[in-house]
Amino acid sequence: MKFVLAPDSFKGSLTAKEATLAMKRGIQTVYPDAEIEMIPMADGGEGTVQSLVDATHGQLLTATVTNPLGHPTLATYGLLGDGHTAVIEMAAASGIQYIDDETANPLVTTTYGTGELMRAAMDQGATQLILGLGGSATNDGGAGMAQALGVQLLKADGTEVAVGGGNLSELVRIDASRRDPRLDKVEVIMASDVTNPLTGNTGASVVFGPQKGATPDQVQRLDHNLAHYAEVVARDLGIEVAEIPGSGAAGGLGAGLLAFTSATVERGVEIVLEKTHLRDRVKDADVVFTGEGGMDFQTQYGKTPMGVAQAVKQTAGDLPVIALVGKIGQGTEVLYELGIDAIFSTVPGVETLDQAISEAGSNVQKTAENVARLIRAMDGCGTAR
Ligand SMILES: O=C(O)[C@H](O)CO
Repeated sequence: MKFVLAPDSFKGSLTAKEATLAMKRGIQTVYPDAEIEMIPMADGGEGTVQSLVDATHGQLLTATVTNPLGHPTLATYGLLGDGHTAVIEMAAASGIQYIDDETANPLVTTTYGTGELMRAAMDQGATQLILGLGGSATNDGGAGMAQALGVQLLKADGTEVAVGGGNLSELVRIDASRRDPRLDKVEVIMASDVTNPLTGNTGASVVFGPQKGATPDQVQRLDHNLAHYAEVVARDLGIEVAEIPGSGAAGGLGAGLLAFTSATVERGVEIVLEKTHLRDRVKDADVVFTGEGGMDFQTQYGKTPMGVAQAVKQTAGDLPVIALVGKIGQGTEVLYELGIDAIFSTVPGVETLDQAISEAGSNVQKTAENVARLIRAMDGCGTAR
């Protein structure tokens, strides 16, 4: 028997690698000699760096960068096993975890540290940068990131615009002549958590500004400033970014990456599927396990189990895909039509959230064991593949 184990993390309790190991232990009690391929997964959101590093035998690296409030912080990113792909979660440098009720102020928070992290990755020789967008404390359109990479955002008096989305109204001219030249050759791939445009009613400021502390007046100001920024980018660089889906991700960092780097947008889970070669590795498998902390109707929109199921069905036809999840939410029936054959909750009975979290590893293990027992019993009936 060959099992492929490709879960996401169980947020708050298990990393994807820990979930994979728990599944493996459960299966091995039933099939001690089974071939088991472990492919810890992610969908571009939190945990993507860890999963890709684990899956490709890469390494975690750190760099001191500027946090969204302008203070130095140590941020982690990943260099994958191929030695030339770096994975950066922008939140590691510029995330919402750096602010609290008192310091939240998207007029001044900056993505400068994300640009510094990109520079650090290029210093390590990375020629491909995968940027996970989301969970930001910022609303600066990626202006800080651009400045960290040498782009000059200039005011009427020729000096640099100060950091923060609140100051972008002063921008009159962009000079990209001193942009880090390595960016000419470096491929940038954006894995964004949302498809919002930069501005307007569904844009970065209106939809995500309030969660970063913007008052209604500040939301209007930030939206106006980002629209102005996009106009100057279009005029000086000839690139229209404002309407591109995902340009509004991470406070408009999506737009900045599209404007100042070679960035292309990809589905996060697709990037992970490619980097882990999941499609090749399931070809001769008998069953695939996936899963994550919770599953509901939203799972169909690009979450890991869905991405895994679709890749499996495209590559290996009717190869069964079984999902183990902490919590089964509303609307999961639709997933049976989309490639997931069965969903099992790993929680054995009524228990507190704390218990579910602390026992997540053994719960996943026991559920995997039970599913393996079922497979063995069905095999005995001659009904398994
Ligand atoms: O960071 C943000 O603004 C949200 O997560 C959307 O990308």
